[in-house]
Amino acid sequence: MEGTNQTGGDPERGVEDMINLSLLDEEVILKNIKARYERELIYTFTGSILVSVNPYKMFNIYGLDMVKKYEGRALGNLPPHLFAIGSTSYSKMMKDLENQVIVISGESGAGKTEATKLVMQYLAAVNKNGNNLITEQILEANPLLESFGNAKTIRNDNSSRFGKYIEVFFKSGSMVGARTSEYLLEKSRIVTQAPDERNYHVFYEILAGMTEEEKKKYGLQTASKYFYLNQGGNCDISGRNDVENYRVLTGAFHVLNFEGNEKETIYKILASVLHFGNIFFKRVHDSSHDTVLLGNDAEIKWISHLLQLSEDWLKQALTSKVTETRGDRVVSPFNIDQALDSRDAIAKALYSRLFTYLVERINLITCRSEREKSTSLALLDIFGFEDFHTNSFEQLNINYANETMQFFFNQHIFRIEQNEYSKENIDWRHIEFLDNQPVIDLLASKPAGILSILDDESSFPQASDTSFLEKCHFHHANNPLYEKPRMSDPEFFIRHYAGKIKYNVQQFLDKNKDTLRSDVIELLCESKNRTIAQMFKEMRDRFITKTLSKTTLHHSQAKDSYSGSRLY
Ligand SMILES: Nc1ncnc2c1ncn2[C@@H]1O[C@H](COP(=O)(O)OP(=O)(O)OP(=O)(O)O)[C@@H](O)[C@H]1O
Repeated sequence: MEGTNQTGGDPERGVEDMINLSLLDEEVILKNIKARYERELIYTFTGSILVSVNPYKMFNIYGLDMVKKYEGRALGNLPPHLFAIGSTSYSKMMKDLENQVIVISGESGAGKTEATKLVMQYLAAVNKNGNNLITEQILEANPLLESFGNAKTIRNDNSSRFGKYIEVFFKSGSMVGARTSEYLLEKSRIVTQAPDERNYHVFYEILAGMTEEEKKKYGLQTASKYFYLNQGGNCDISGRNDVENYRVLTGAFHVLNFEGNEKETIYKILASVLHFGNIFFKRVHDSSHDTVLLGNDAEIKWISHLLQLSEDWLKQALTSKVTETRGDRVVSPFNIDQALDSRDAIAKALYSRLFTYLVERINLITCRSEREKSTSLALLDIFGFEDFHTNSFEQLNINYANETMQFFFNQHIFRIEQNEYSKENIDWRHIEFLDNQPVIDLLASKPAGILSILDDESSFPQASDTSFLEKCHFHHANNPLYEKPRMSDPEFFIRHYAGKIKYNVQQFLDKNKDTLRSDVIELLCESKNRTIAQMFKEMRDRFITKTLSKTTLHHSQAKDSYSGSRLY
């Protein structure tokens, strides 16, 4: 593949626009991008698409001189740059009075959020006659949303854990407002973090930035004392200055007109989430069933004080469920798993509703009536594909969103362009591309796509994880894109099979060995001569003891109780 003649480019220097390469395959594209990157050229065009490589060091290429250079210039007249995309979209919006959208996509750490910020800064800079206050408020919304919606992950110290769509409105070329929509805030992070990851920045920022006096008002201590903050192992990270970012956050509150009592309510909710995380339960064994007792009162008192809720009500909500049927009120006590789930569910609901409130509240300020009769330039900054060691429902949703975007991209770029060329009898070699329609069908077609099955199962009272899995197997076992999952971890196995096995261990093994993880098979083999009850007791002791030894700080002191470090 080497040589100018075959690819249409100079392999040593690379080409600015890869549409000029006569051969366009993965190898040629990567070589071209690499050749340019080695010359510190991080941007490359492919027609109207800008490919960007994250250099992880700031080049001096985003100043006002660059804004002026690109302003009003058509795409392709100047070297590839983010501002070329900003300028083209802005000019097209002005000329045709048509709304524009810039889609920014890539894997975590690729540079999407920085690119969004840089395009916003470009738009703010070319918007000479605009209202300075509105422009400042639009830009200040960003650090506020970052505090509440970004977190340290193993791939990015400032990873956006939500997708956003920002529409910036213009009238006669001046910025008059902006509206942000948020998607898929990662809720699991509020109650659990993987090793070396953190919860949302805002928690660490308030704990580092507030005075001791202020923290006392909310019953707050240092970050390492909170179960919801310390599971990743390290609350401080070198890449972020929590004290400075707390100052930036309070500055953003000020510019966006947050009143004193409004900020106070926000801090109370954040503090309550942390107090919820430090509640632990004591397992109570009784002859007929397992129940729980609350392990500590202090956190309940703080939450009750901060959220103005009755202590009794709170205790009841954390330890039992109330169902009402035909006038009868039945109180069913929780076992330890249900109590932990209920505690975590309340914390997740509190935080995610606060986040939605903040987005709406920002929109109230940045998106006023001027929107009418305006045109918009929107930026979509959404997570790229994710594939972690342990993938959850959140990764499934994120990847589904990306498959859909990829589908749109394929439609738009390949199919439509190819059809146009064919229509005009232009000599055009068909580009082969992987059509991802079958993946989208597997996930979301109706009525049997995986997400549709999940939707249906969620409304059946008798449905369970097992019934959901069985339906997925039934509909998709023969689909080459579908693989029967292996049992992901032993505790999952215990929870889902204890009490459900009607036959002996050997029969069970024979029937299910294809779907079991090797360490579970090993354990079952050891247990072949035991009764099923003995086997489960042994597994429970073995894995839950392991879980207990992993729990942190304050929890490890509580005997026969555990607070939430679970295996899945
Ligand atoms: N154009 C750039 N120049 C220099 N450094 C950059 C650039 N873009 C990104 N970076 C660096 O890379 C880091 C990660 O970028 P960014 O947060 O934008 O990634 P992302 O794609 O939005 O990731 P995530 O999906 O996890 O939010 C930034 O904090 C910054 O240090």
